[in-house]
Amino acid sequence: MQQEAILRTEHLTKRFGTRTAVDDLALEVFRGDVFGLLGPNGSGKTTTIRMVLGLLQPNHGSITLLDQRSSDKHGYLQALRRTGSIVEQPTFYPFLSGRENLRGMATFAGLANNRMTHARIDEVLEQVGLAERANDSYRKYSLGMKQRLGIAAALLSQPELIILDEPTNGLDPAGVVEIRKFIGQLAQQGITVIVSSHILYEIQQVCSRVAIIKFGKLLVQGSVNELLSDREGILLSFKYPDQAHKAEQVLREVQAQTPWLKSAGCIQAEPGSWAPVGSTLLQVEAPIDYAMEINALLGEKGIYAAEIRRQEASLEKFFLELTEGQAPDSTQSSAHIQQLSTTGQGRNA
Ligand SMILES: Nc1ncnc2c1ncn2[C@@H]1O[C@H](COP(=O)(O)OP(=O)(O)OP(=O)(O)O)[C@@H](O)[C@H]1O
Repeated sequence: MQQEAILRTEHLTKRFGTRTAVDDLALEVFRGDVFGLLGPNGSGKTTTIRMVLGLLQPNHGSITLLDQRSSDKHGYLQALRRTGSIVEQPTFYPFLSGRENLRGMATFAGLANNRMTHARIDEVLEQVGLAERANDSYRKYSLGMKQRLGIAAALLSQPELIILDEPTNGLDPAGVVEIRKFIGQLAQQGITVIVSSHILYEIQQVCSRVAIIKFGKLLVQGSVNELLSDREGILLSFKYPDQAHKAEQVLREVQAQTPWLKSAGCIQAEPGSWAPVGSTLLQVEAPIDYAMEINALLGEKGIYAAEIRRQEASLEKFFLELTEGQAPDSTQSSAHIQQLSTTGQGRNA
């Protein structure tokens, strides 16, 4: 089934003087996505979002938001009315309550000061879990609550799409969990969410699709499952460390004739792993369905694993591999993009 694109950018480019902050960017966000716009500091996330929201003029390229093209100013404004956002922390009055601040915001957004608007304010306060603290003054709110009040303001106009730029910035771990949970709830209510972050693990669990950018360029884009599908592996532990090394040798010898076996290598168990820290594990790059075949291959040589487990693919590891150690115009990065596109992992067109 064809998915409906709620946002599409084509050749989107923004330069500040000689610096290219966003470079030929092609993003595609589908209705119902929680779309993670990910990239290290300074990679162009905020600049992209500001262009989508009409706060910055691109040098080149086009944006289609809710079926309205950026070249049609009037139509695009209509699309923006159906979009909520937080780009910078909105300015709230510290001595006014959450509810009073939202009333001010509603007036500012052009909503009538009537019973319907007041009911909507109660609704969004409920939605962001601030109903019970609605009459407390803003200065008494925690950072997480302040962030949620910002989201409540963005929800006032019942948007179909909400764009949150680095909503977890400055929050403590509990605040991050709170925002993540909340993003999940927005998605359940049928609101498409675009959320940017430079800290991948903070939001990866809620994202259905992601785009990873660096130096303004798209490195990869696609569904999280799609991107990680062939990156999961198998970990084997052994009673004696030398067995792990022998097992590695056995698998390497058959690797050339075994199409499902991509690699095998010994690693040390890290903190947080199920195996004792520092113990030697054999890491096999192969689908978990082949665990039995691996067992059989090793058994033929009299080597028996003590434990075999699936190694979850990590989006964070993938992100670091993609974003670390690249120069702005690195040929390595374009080769990688190419490879991901041709294997169908990237949605880079
Ligand atoms: N108004 C501006 N004038 C000049 N350079 C700018 C301006 N805004 C952004 N830049 C530059 O453009 C690049 C991209 O910045 P941007 O803020 O979009 O990145 P980001 O991915 O949102 O970073 P962060 O995660 O730190 O918020 C950076 O090199 C930044 O210094």
